[in-house]
Amino acid sequence: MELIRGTHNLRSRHRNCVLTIGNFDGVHLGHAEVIKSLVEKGKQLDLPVTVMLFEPQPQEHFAGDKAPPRLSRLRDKVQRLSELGVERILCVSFNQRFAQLSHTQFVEQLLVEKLGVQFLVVGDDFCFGKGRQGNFDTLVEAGNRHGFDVVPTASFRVQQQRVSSTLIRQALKSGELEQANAMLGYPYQITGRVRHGRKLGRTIGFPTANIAMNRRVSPLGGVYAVRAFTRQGDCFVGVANVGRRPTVAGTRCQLEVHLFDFTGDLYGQHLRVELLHHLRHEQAFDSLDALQNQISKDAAQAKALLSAS
Ligand SMILES: Cc1cc2nc3c(=O)[nH]c(=O)nc-3n(C[C@H](O)[C@H](O)[C@H](O)COP(=O)(O)O)c2cc1C
Ligand SMILES: Nc1ncnc2c1ncn2[C@@H]1O[C@H](COP(=O)(O)OP(=O)(O)O)[C@@H](O)[C@H]1O
Repeated sequence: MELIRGTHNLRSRHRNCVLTIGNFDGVHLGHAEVIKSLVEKGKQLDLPVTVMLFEPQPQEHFAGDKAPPRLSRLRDKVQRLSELGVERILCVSFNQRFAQLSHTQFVEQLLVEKLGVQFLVVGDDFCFGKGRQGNFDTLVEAGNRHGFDVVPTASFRVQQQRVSSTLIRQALKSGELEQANAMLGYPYQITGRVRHGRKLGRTIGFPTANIAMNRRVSPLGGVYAVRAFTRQGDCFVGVANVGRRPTVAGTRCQLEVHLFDFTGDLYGQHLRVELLHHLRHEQAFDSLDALQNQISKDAAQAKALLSAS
């Protein structure tokens, strides 16, 4: 898989491809279907399967902090898209300059001249170019003129609902984790490096590996049964909290995971934590004793759920 960062890094060898365009936030089952059909087309035409995505996502460029929380970061998207058979990812810097491109410039300069697109799949609600003036019909017309085919993505549904990043965010936010995971096609996960905390966890019998969410806003919060993987491939089950920890006057949102059957040191290690079952909302307890008592119950509930699944 080749990651091309910025349109200025496109070379003549990148011309001629089958292409899809989008944010691919979460790389959910709907996205996977699109990629699957694109991979087939790529084989048929013997052309590389290329995805164009944007960083930051256009909504983040326009709305800043008011943009919806991300389901996945670029590196997670790249990993998952390459597992699905994508051969090239063009990551377009969505900045002021790019946002000013007219829809005809987008088509002529980028799709035709730089990418030499032969086959394009996009949603029939796809809008692009300055003022969102380009749409599916504009692309079909451009395709007729320049000699490429444009095909709409099929609506992929789970339990009668059209899978979308927005629907998954809503499910995560309202604690419907199993539903979100069913639409993602894999368990929602948070990855990051284990940091030092206040060393309180060990004093109440529940050491927790802390992963800062940094500038990421979490689409969910609360207590979860989890599975965690180290870079070396070790796998543990445990119980975790995503939140600000009001009991200990925490301020920033972080993931804290207590692993069952583990003793040792995880500081500095990279953990990938899969969230499997939602147990409860985060609460402010009156004392550390009350928190400890509740975490014992959470751990028992998580163990029961994890052994049943
Ligand atoms: C399963 C679990 C549930 C938790 N639930 C809460 C909670 O409801 N409210 C809260 O303030 N902190 C909660 N915490 C976070 C604890 O406050 C945190 O782990 C503790 O402060 C230790 O912090 P330290 O890692 O900085 O030592 C929870 C932690 C775990 C592992
Ligand atoms: N079972 C466990 N689950 C999670 N972390 C553990 C466990 N056993 C030991 N650790 C280690 O202890 C640290 C957490 O202990 P804690 O007292 O909560 O300190 P901190 O506040 O620095 O997170 C983890 O980062 C990890 O290195």
